[in-house]
Amino acid sequence: MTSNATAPDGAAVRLTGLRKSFGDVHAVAGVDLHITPGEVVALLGPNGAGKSTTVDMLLGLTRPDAGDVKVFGRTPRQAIADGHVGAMLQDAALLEDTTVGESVALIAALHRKPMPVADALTAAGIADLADRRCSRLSGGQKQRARFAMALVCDPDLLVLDEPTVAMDVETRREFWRGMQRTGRTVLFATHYLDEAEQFADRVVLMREGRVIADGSVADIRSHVTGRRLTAVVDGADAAVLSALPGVTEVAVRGSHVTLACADSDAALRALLAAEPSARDIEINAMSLEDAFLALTTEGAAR
Ligand SMILES: Nc1ncnc2c1ncn2[C@@H]1O[C@H](COP(=O)(O)OP(=O)(O)OP(=O)(O)O)[C@@H](O)[C@H]1O
Repeated sequence: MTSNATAPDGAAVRLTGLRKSFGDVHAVAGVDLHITPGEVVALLGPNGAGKSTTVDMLLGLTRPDAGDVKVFGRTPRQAIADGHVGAMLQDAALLEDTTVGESVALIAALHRKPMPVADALTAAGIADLADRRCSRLSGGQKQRARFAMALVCDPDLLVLDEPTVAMDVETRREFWRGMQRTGRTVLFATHYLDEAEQFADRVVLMREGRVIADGSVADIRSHVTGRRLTAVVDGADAAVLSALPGVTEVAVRGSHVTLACADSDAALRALLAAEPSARDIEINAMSLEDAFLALTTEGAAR
C-alpha cells in the first residue's frame, strides 16, 4: 500500500456541509462525515437516500451545490490523480473486447506506482480469469474485475458502491476476506445489513439526504431497545400475548410467536405461566435490521 497520503487534520475523508439537488429533489441535504485512515465504513440507507450522490461527490464525479470534499486533505481530483483513491462504481463499463488482465493493465498504466497486475487479480480472486474476455464474465466475476481495477493503483482509500451486487454468498464472503487482508481505508455503500454488521467498523445511516445515525453496529442497534422473544405456542392467541407484562408487540404466524419485549425476563415468566406448552423459546437482542427499519421508517427520530 502506498500509505504516504496524509492530511493536515489526519482525516482520510472529510465531507463538510455537502449538498446536492436535482431540480426539486434534495438528494444530499447537508452531510458532514469524517473518516480516519484505516476505518472500514458502511454507508446504509433506503433507496434514494443519497448514498450514490454522496459517493459521486466524494470522487469528484458530481459537483456539490454547497459544501466541501477533502480526501487526504486534497480535492477528489488531486487525490485520484495521486493514486490515493480506488473506486468501484455500480455498472461501471468494462471493455468488452479486452481480457480481464488487459483491462486491469490499462488502468495500471494510468498510474505512477501501480501494484503488479497479477497481485491485483489475485487479491480480487480472479487470477484464473486473466485471459478471459470481459464480455464472457458472469455478473459476480465482472464485479471482481472492477474490484481489481480499483485496487491496481494501490490506493489508500477504496470507495465501493454496492460492491457485492450480483455475487453469490460464497463469492461475497471471499470478496470481504480479500478486502480485510488489504488493510485499507474503505467506504462502501450497501443494502446488505449483514455485510455492514460483519465487515464495517462503523455504520453511517442516511435517509432523505442526511446522516441520521453514525456509529458502531452496537451504537446503531442501541437505537432500538428491548429484545425479541420467539416461541412455539399451540393455539397462540395474539390478544392474550399482547396483555403479557413486558411485551410491546406481538406477531403470530400459526403456532410461531414473536414478541418484542421491553422486559424479556418478565415476558418470559408470564408467557410460561399463561402458556405452559410454550417451547423452542429463544431471546435475542434486536438486530441491525430492526434498528435500520426503526430509523429509516417515516417519523423516525432524527
Ligand atoms: N442525475 C440525477 N438526476 C435527477 N435525480 C437524481 C439524479 N441522481 C440522483 N437523483 C435522485 O436523488 C435521490 C438520491 O439518489 P441516490 O442515487 O444518491 O440514492 P441512493 O441512496 O444511492 O439510492 P439507491 O439505494 O437506490 O442506489 C433520488 O431521489 C434520485 O432519484
